[in-house]
Amino acid sequence: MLHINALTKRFGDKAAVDAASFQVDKPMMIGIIGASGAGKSTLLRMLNRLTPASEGSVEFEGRDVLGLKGRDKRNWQSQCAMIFQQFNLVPRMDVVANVLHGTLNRHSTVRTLFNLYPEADIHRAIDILERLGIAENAAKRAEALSGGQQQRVAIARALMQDPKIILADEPIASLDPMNAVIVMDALRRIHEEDGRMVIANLHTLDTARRYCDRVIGMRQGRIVFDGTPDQLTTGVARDIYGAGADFSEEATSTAIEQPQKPLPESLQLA
Ligand SMILES: Nc1ncnc2c1ncn2[C@@H]1O[C@H](COP(=O)(O)OP(=O)(O)OP(=O)(O)O)[C@@H](O)[C@H]1O
Repeated sequence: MLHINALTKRFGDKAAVDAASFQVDKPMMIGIIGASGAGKSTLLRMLNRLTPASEGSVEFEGRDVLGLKGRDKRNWQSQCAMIFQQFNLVPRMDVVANVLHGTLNRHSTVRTLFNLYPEADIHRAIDILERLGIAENAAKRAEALSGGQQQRVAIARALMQDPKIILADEPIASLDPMNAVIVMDALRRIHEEDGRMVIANLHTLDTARRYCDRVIGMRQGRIVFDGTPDQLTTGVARDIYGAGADFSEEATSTAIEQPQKPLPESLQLA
């Protein structure tokens, strides 16, 4: 379904992503790991067409993604919705309006400017917020929410686009461990229940092992590992991170742990 072949991005002489190739044959949850600067963000941004590729190809369901233009390109960008470390919400706008922004592609600028969204979309936005356990915050400004709540709003905005793929660029890097669990659980559920593919850049090994079906390791722009969490041994991790014998997994751990006690109801997913 998703075929990436020799995908390359050069900034000047430097290859930020160097001939990356992999195939995904069915929706799954994939974690991309690697040290800072390994090329993880650039890879995701090329898939979403936010950054133009220098060379290579991306095919999704038989279509040449890198050749899409105009409306077709925008449709692709809705089909592979992106979420970011810093949430990228409009801080002063309320939560529902932020979520409705996910339908921006489908409506005219005038309708959007005046917040004239179809009622059906508003109901859908509320349903999605409910599913993510944050519907009671629908009328609040985005900036009034905690980081974990804001990331769930960003996920809700992505889901409004009904994407086939969710690309998550370090989705939990700004969150405390408890909120990291809530956000990763939400992404996993979205994969399992909706059959959407999730590709997440993760800076921590334990998260990749715990949540992903497949892990891709990048080092200096190249894919140096592609396998299951079981195959991701400490030795392999050391190679990916380019670390010496003193490599400690703890250095790449968020220490996400199952909460000892059940989470408060307000924090649980619906
Ligand atoms: N717009 C740009 N112009 C020049 N160099 C860039 C640009 N974007 C990224 N790079 C370089 O490309 C390399 C890969 O960066 P990228 O952000 O993709 O890595 P990353 O693995 O996502 O790192 P991090 O985890 O720190 O975000 C880095 O050396 C970075 O400095």
